[in-house]
Amino acid sequence: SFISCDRSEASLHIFDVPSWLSLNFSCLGSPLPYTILPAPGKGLGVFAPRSLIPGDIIMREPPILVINPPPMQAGKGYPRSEIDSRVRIAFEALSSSEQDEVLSLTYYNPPSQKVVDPLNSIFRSNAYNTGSRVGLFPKIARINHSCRPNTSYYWNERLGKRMVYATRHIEEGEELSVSYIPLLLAHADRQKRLDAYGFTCTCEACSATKHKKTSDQRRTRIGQLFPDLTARLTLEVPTSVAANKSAHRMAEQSIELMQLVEEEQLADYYAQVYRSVAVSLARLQQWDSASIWSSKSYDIFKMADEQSRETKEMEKLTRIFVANWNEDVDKQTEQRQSQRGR
Ligand SMILES: C[S@@+](CC[C@H](N)C(=O)[O-])C[C@H]1O[C@@H](n2cnc3c(N)ncnc32)[C@H](O)[C@@H]1O
Repeated sequence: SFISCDRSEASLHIFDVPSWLSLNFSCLGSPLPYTILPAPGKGLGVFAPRSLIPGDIIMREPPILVINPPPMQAGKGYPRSEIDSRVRIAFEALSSSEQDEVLSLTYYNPPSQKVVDPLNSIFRSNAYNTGSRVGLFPKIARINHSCRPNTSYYWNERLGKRMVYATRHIEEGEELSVSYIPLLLAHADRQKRLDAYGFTCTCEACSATKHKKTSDQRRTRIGQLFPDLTARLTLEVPTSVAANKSAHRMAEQSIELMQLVEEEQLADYYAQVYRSVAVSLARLQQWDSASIWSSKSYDIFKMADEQSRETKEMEKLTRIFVANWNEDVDKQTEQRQSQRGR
């Protein structure tokens, strides 16, 4: 029926259709871009009931339970007992069906730690930072980990929801994945972090024995280049020979970084590395290439959140780079015309 065909969570792209055309005369396929099913060896998992393209919004979920974390203790993180009591208070305020939903979530407890209250372990295993707070999202909590994830997520403060979107093409029936850990680490270091979740990762990146060494080398190099280039990125035009040489070196390194990220298929980083390439080429006044990379970066930032600071920045930069490119083209045309006229 019309009502059961809830498209509210469906792809952004349906909104491109004029409203009078989007009347739903038939509901083909699953209305939601995800289904929760058993995932062999992982408990439950989240799957794509139909193919998805980069930018498709998969989930928009408000937190079922949220707490203000207590102040961090230097070198120790959050005081556990204080977190536990805040979680308990928030939990008691939920309806009984919401409480059941929270208690149905899985958790891992390291053997060295006694489970005093499963609620605390559930919170630790499943909660996400949510702006300045920490919250539980019961559907998103079912998404398993991959070191080469096919979705990404962020907290949308305006909507009060955590958004999950596809970062690459996803086949019908494919499992959706996110990363629980920083990805710019070699395999052994990633596994150490994942030990806290109680599983051995068998994702595509961890199980490809033949390519593991290459993958480790790439991630280590990305881990060095990425923060270094991001910190040094500037639009300042080089005015000395030395500064010009360093700007060229920076452009080369940005291109190397972008190639490594693409080879490693770390889609979460695409927008940022395209931005680095764009800005470093703009400094060299290579406006044509700078415009292309800037526009690619803008498209990806926009896909995640049209209103974000990054999207707005890339829109502005793309406009500036394209305007400079047009100016160059005009100058060249004028020069050619005046040469012909001579
Ligand atoms: C946040 S939950 C994810 C949903 C969970 N599978 C469930 O059934 O509710 C995290 C737990 O899922 C399992 N898990 C997540 N990713 C996994 C993976 N790549 N391989 C094996 N188990 C995984 C681990 O047990 C982990 O502690």
